[in-house]
Amino acid sequence: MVELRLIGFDVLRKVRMPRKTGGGFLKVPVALREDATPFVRDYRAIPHQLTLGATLSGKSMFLRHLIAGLARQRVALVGIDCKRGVELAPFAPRLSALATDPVQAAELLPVLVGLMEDRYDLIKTRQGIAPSTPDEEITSDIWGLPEDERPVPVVLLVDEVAELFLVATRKDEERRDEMVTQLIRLAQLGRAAGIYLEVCGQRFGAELGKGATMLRAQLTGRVCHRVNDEASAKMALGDIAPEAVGAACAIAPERPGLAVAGDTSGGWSRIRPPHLSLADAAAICRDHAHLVPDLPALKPFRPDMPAVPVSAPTSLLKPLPAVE
Ligand SMILES: Nc1ncnc2c1ncn2[C@@H]1O[C@H](COP(=O)(O)OP(=O)(O)OP(=O)(O)O)[C@@H](O)[C@H]1O
Repeated sequence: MVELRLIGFDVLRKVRMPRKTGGGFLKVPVALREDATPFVRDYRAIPHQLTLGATLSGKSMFLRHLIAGLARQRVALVGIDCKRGVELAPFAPRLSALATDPVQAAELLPVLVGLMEDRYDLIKTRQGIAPSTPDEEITSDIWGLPEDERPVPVVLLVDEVAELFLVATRKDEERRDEMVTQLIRLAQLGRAAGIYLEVCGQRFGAELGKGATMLRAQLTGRVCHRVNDEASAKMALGDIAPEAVGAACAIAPERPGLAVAGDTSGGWSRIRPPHLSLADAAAICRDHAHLVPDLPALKPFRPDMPAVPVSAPTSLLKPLPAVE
């Protein structure tokens, strides 16, 4: 096996990093395969993805690469991180919205569904307009809209998805059921509206509750880091690339970041992202804060900006002039 750790950003840098809407738009080179070719997360080819792994397996590092890659593009980034935002808050300057607990998530998700429905209305309106040129095709998604009418794509990042499913009371249960229904709708219909899901967690099986397996079936891109048992690897890969389950179970704890990526073609590969520090990823988000698109519906959910760290503390005391 090629030592994935030794191959770094140089290979990934060679992959085109688009800033606006060119050919590589919505593609993020995020890791390297064993044969040293880049593994590229391509949202238009595989709209929704599920990334699973035990604690300390490398999920955050993987997500960090995705965010750093998307931050440079004309995309709205929306986060749900019910671990009080500890994973996603460092990227706040580049986030259009952030929910840090299930109550906020329950407010944010219907807004995203509303955004999706508005985009469907826009597509329908355009279908009713006579084509301006003979070769203009009827569109069924945002990509066929004229560029000046096309809404900005939205990537919804959900960290530790199980937190959304946990319930203690009957009221929690109702809220959970609504959120799961909204996530399933976004996964079923989001692609045409340019809304993509990136879901991460430790496990994602039927034991999470109603709707979990239905939602998982819609997340057709799969990345499985080291897991604690075969059942977890099967949750990630069993339904799409069963032969990859054994490879995922063989990932050793001393190789954090190593993962098995599969998709509905049945193909799979071992991948590993290069190391990217949280500080560097957060700096990329700060540097690209001006790319946060104007989406009025999401304004109430815009996160507070973390204070920019200063390199050295400044003394407020003025030194007295030295007197001989
Ligand atoms: N590709 C990688 N190369 C080198 N080190 C890595 C890689 N991925 C992860 N690590 C290291 O492994 C440790 C755990 O990684 P990470 O925080 O991404 O795991 P995690 O699955 O998100 O854990 P948790 O669920 O507990 O948050 C970190 O110290 C990180 O620096």
